[in-house]
Amino acid sequence: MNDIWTRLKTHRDAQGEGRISDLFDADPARATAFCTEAGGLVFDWSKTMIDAGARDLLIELAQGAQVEARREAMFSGEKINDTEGRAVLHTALRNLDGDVRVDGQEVMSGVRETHERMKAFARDVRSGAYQGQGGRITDVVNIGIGGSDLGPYMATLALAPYHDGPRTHFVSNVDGADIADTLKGLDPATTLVIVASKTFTTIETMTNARTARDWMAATVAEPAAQFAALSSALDKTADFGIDASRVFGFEDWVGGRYSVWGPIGLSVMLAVGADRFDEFLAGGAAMDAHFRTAPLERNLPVLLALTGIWHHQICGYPTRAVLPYDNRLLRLPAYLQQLEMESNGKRVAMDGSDLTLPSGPVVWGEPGTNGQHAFYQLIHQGTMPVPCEFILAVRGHEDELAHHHILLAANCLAQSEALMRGRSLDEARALMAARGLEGAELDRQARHRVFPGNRPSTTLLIGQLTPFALGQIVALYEHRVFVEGVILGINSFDQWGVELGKELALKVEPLLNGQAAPGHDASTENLASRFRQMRG
Ligand SMILES: O=P(O)(O)OC[C@H]1O[C@](O)(CO)[C@@H](O)[C@@H]1O
Repeated sequence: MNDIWTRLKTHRDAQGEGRISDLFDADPARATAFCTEAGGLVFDWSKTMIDAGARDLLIELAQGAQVEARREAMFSGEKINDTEGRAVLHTALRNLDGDVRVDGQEVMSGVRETHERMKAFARDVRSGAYQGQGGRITDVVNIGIGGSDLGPYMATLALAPYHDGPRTHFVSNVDGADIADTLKGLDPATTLVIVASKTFTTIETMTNARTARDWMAATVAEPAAQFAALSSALDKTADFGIDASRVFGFEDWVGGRYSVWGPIGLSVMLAVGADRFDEFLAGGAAMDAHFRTAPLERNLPVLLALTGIWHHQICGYPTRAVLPYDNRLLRLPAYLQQLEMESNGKRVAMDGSDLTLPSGPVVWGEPGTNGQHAFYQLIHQGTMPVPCEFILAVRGHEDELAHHHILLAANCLAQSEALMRGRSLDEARALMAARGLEGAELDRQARHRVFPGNRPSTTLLIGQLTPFALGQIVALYEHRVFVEGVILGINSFDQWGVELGKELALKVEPLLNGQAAPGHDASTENLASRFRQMRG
């Protein structure tokens, strides 16, 4: 472990039993000094144990890890995903006027052409110029999984106030329940099916796509005419029978979990229109520009990454909760689970050596205030601190319900205050005394009402959840993941850890069908045999 990590850990140890509130007492300017604004986003990181010394060490850590040089390597198309031999250029999808090269070849004319084709198709679907065999398209079903589902699903829900196109539905799970429940009630003659798969081999997506095609073929003469495909495997989309005019391709330098900005975002574009989709791209591009130019100490993705590193690798907290106080960000935690855990859940460094530090934390969450009535008990009084990342828009979209929004915001701010402040035993005893309790019973009841406090949180304030702001937020988290990966020295852009289970599923399938399938362990064979018996 190099010296800077040791110095950070020593600094943390020296903080001992110190409390976040002590940092505010010691530094009257802390609330503003540890609150950073960029592009209309306000990131408050004051309610953490990062003091001025820790901040300086963390910045030194980022500098020492060459974050700035690696950032330029990514933006300029170097093959930084070196276990797959690929550049990492999802940023090019939202930089349509840019000049980006891979292997010396310019790539933006292809990106622009596909973007224009997507816009023309979206315009035709939304205007009715493109029709299903029963008339105007009323419903769009996006079939995809992982990055080919989570991004567009999350974004479509987030942008519900702007949704003026056909209804959108998302099918991801190979569990037949997913597609059965989705197709039930839809009219095949007015439904457009989008098969979203970068590889066009993912077994869940291809199984669901064939089921959707059979469903449509039962009543529609030419089902393939109501299919579109989003993929980088154009030979396979042609084999599936989808006409090239409705195939929107992208290059292998767009990773699945980073792909909502291009063709994988088609369902979002159909829902909200091309202009709104372009605003989403503009928000992402604005965050790119900020990330690329702002000094590290005022750089939002860098600061978000450094608080993450502080809490997980230095303080040792195993999870972090993402808590959007915005019901339309319902799927953001799920989206971030893939973005962060598939990117940074690794165990070896770039050079193949074992990591000497823990890699990424477990990421989880739910919108507030719902979570308050479910798992916040553990966050406040459980034995393991959970760093909380609150997200709050200062304005909702429902002007007539402004009082709801103020209540929502009050809850968000109150939670971070309660987490930091806590409630002491003396305060709890006073509460119990006021209720007439005495002696041992007063003590016992009071102890249950103590909140240890000193629990860290950050808060991201946004103006309103517009397409532009959503683009900023998604790009902010993408770059946060990148910075954390650089600091840990890992490749954030491959995902080899998903392969083994996929391979074994293909070998377990014959076992469940009662065929001979050697090479499985005794427990798996026993479970398969019980499965067969129970099915009868
Ligand atoms: O778009 P595809 O190729 O169907 O892949 C879907 C998802 O599967 C994964 O490869 C993991 O299995 C993800 O990285 C990806 O987002």
